[in-house]
Amino acid sequence: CPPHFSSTSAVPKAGLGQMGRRRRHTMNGPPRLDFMLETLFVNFKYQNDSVLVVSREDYEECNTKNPVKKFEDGSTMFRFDRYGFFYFISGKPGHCKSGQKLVIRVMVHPEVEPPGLAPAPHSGGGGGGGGGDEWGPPTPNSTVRLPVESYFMTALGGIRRPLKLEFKNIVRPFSMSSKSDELGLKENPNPNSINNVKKQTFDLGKGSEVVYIPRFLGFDESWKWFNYLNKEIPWTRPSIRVFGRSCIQPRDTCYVASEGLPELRYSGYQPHAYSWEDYPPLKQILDAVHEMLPGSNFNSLLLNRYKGGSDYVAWHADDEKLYGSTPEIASVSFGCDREFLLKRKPSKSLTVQATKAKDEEQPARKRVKKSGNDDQHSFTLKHGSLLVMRGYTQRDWLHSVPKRARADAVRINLTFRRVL
Ligand SMILES: O=C(O)CCC(=O)C(=O)O
Ligand SMILES: [Fe+2]
Repeated sequence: CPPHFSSTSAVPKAGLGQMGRRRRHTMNGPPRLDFMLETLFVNFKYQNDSVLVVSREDYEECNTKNPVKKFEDGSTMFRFDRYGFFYFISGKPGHCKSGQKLVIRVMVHPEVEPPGLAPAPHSGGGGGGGGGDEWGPPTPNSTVRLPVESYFMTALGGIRRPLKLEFKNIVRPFSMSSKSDELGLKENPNPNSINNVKKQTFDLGKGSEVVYIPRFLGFDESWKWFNYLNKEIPWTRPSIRVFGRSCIQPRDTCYVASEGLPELRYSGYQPHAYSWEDYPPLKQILDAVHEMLPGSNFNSLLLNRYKGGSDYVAWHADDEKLYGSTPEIASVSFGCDREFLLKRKPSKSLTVQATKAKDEEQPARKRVKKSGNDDQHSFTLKHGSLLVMRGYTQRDWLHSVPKRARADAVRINLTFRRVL
C-alpha cells in the first residue's frame, strides 16, 4: 500500500492551536494548506512501499531512480531541519504518477526574527535533492539555533488520494545544520545546475528575502537574448496616470502572460498580454528560471527596456493583489549594468502612498549604501544575472532602478511573476 501522507489524526495536536493561527488558501491551482507549526516533523505511515526524498525534477517526472533519501521502514519520521522545499514521492512504480507525491515548503515565519540576518552569501551547494536550495539554511554548516516557532509550513498540491500526514511537536529549539549534511546530498555533476552557480542570499528579515545570482546565464548567450529581445519584442512606452495626471512611463515595456489569467493593471494602464508562443525564446528563459528556482511556476512576464541612464523605474512594490501576499518575482537582466535599490517601507500610511504612486515619484537620487544600513540595499544587476525577491519583500520593501547619468547603453529586464 502506498505511503499515507494524511492530515488526519495528529494535525490538531501539532501545536497549531498554540500558535493560534491557521491559514487555508483557496485559489486556482493545486490545493494548498498552510500550517503554523511548532513542529517540524512529518510522519509517513505505509506498508510494502517506500518514501523517497527527491529533487524537483524527479518529483515532477516521478523518477524513483535517483532519490536523495529513501525510507522503507513503514513509519518514517522526517525532520524538517531547514527552510525551503522538500519533495516526497512514493517509491512504488506507478504510485507517484497516480498522485502519491507531496511538496512541503518550510518558510520563515514573518513575525519572528529569522535566522542569521544576512547578507550571508551562501553557495547553495549540494541542494538539488531536497529541493529548496534557495531557501536553505543561512550558511552551510551553520549552527544557528532557532526557535521552531519561527517557521511555518506549506503543503503544496500533488495529493490526489487521501494521504496520511502526522505532525509531531518538538518542544525546544534545535540546531540548524547544513542541508547537505542532513539530507546526504551529493555534488551535482551538471555544471549548469543550481548547485554550481554562485548564489548570494540576503535575508531582509521578517520573512523577506532576496537572492542574487550574478552569472545565471552565460555572457555570450545573454547577448544573444539581448539582441533578440531588443529587436523582436513589441516595445511600447505607454501613457500612465499618476494622481490624475497623465505622463509617459520612463521606460519601454511589454507584457506576456499565459492564457486565461486575470488582467494586469498598474498606474491606470492595462498592458496587452502577448502569449509565450509569440516569442519562443522567452519560454526558454522561463524554463531556465524554473530550473534554477525549484518549486517556482511563473505564468507572466513584465519586460522593461531602459534605453539609457535617464530611463528608470521609481520606488514601488509589485504588490498587486493578483500576485497574492507573498509573490516570488524573478528578475533577469541583460545589457548595461544598472543599480537596483531596495529600501524598507517607512510606515503603513506612507507605504500605501508609495505603492500607489508607482512611476510617480522622482527617481531615487541618493545611492543607498551597501552596508551599514539594514533598511537599504543596493545591487548592481549584471548582464545575465538573476535576482529573486520573495516572501514579504513586496509587502515590506520598495525597490527602484534610479536614473544614472553614466548608464549610457540599453538595459533589458525581465520580471517573471505568478498570477494567482
Ligand atoms: O528593471 C528592473 O530591474 C526592475 C523592474 C521592476 O521593478 C518592475 O518591472 O516592476
Ligand atoms: Fe518591480
